[in-house]
Amino acid sequence: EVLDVCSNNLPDAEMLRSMKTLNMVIQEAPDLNVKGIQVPKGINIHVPIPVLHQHPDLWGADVHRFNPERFTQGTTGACKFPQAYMPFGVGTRICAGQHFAMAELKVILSLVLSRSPAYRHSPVFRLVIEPEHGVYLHFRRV
Ligand code: HEM
Repeated sequence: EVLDVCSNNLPDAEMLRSMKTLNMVIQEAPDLNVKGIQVPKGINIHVPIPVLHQHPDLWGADVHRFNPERFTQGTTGACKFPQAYMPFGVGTRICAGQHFAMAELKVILSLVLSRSPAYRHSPVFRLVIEPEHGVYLHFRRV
């Protein structure tokens, strides 16, 4: 079908529409072999990001210690395989708001830290990520 429709030309919109078999081939899922690992069709593959972010083989034995210093040389210095650090995902669908989110976090932390000196920033992974020592809330009558 491809040879019939396109011969050697770049397909245009009309050619793409007319290639029904090619559509069917793309939609059908075959078994795969990825570097010796057999992946049967129908299997969903999940990348367990929290596991990657807490693995001693990648981050060292102190992986569970809250140690911002590990990032002194950036992710490359902190993690054996920097690509394993993906809080915002990876590739073409990487978080569109990552820089905005970092700016927001820095603004919020700056305000909390400058106005609430008792607050100790220490996020811990429990059911969700929580502040280990709690958060002090100041109430003011308005
Ligand atoms: C700390 C805060 C945030 C974290 C940890 C985060 C994380 C993520 C992750 C893991 C993905 C999926 C990436 C992938 O599929 O590989 C994603 C997608 C996305 N995020 Fe965020 N995000 C954050 C904040 C934000 C903010 C503030 C915005 C918008 C202002 C935003 C907009 C988006 C959008 C539009 C996508 C979809 C991108 C696409 O599919 O092309 N995110 N984010």
